[in-house]
Amino acid sequence: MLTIDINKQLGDLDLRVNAQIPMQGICAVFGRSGAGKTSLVNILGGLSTPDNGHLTLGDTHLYHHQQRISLPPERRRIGYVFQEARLFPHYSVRGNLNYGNKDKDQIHFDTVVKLLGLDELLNRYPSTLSGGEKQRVAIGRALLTRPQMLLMDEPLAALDLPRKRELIPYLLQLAKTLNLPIIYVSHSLDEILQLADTMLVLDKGKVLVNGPLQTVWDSAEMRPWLPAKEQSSLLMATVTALNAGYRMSKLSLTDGTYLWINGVPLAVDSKLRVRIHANHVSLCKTRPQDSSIRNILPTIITEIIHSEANDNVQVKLAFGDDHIWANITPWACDDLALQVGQSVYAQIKGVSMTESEVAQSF
Ligand SMILES: Nc1ncnc2c1ncn2[C@@H]1O[C@H](COP(=O)(O)OP(=O)(O)OP(=O)(O)O)[C@@H](O)[C@H]1O
Repeated sequence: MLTIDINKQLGDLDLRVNAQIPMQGICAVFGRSGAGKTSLVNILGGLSTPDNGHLTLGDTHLYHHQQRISLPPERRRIGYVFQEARLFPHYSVRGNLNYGNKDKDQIHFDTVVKLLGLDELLNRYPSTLSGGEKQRVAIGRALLTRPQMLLMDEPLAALDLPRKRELIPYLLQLAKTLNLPIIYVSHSLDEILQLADTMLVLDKGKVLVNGPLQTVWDSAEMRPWLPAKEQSSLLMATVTALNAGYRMSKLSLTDGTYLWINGVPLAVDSKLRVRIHANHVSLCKTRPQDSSIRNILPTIITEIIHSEANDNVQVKLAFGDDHIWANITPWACDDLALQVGQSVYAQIKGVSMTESEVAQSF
């Protein structure tokens, strides 16, 4: 566990973070510009010192104000990957990978090179590499120092969409294969949905919410951050059947209910995260007959929230261990006389769950 309990005054910003982060998987640090994300990772990496508190990784104090401990960056065994790759232009990829790497373990070198697909690039120079390739070299360089944790500050932000897509599988593979905890700063909710296991939301230097991705995503604290078109629920599912003829996949949820989604993203038994947009869920008091919609779930209303402008109503629906949100109009809400505790059928447009909204989960 990484225990963070620090504060630091940064101009007008009082950065005051108290949180525990598991030492496995990817923890996304999310927040508006100026929330203190980079300042926090700089403190974790030892590039900046807090005013007070302590920072403990496993049994080791990286920083302890009272005990006057403040390990320099090189003694923290923490890798750092920035938004730009920061490679040495006059060194080849091999030279960049080996820079500052005293440990000449060829097996480890080969493992990292293979993991990041760098074999073909070893003799090339940074000026000949794409943004994504440069970033893979920067990640490789960080890994070769054998860090016990990796900090990544918006590593995809400078890349175009195809390069981002190219890099994401490497990042997933990294966390999984090397069992390396990663703290991943990002503005992008899409990136976070694809990558993160846990999420810490910073707001004006304070932790707004911190925990497993699904819990944070569904939390009341998170709702104001999601614009209406982003309002969605996150469900964990397992592919249990494929319909090759219609190119549909059957996803079973934790309680045994299931959804059919378009496309066959992965093999049977694969674990997936499914995002269901609230705008793609409609409600019916009786089970719809002869509907074109494949996914109709019996649910119970657990919350009804009218938007401030009263132009939209968010309805929280429970089924089994999960829940989803529906966005409906105030007119529909009144017409159906919806109330908390009432049973309703949620119709989910299968076509709304495109492949980009289905991220592989570990
Ligand atoms: N050394 C410093 N002295 C004074 N103010 C600072 C210092 N470092 C950071 N700040 C201020 O602290 C705030 C948080 O900055 P930080 O870069 O950590 O935010 P961020 O969440 O990473 O933002 P972004 O997403 O834009 O990168 C900003 O208002 C910044 O101006």
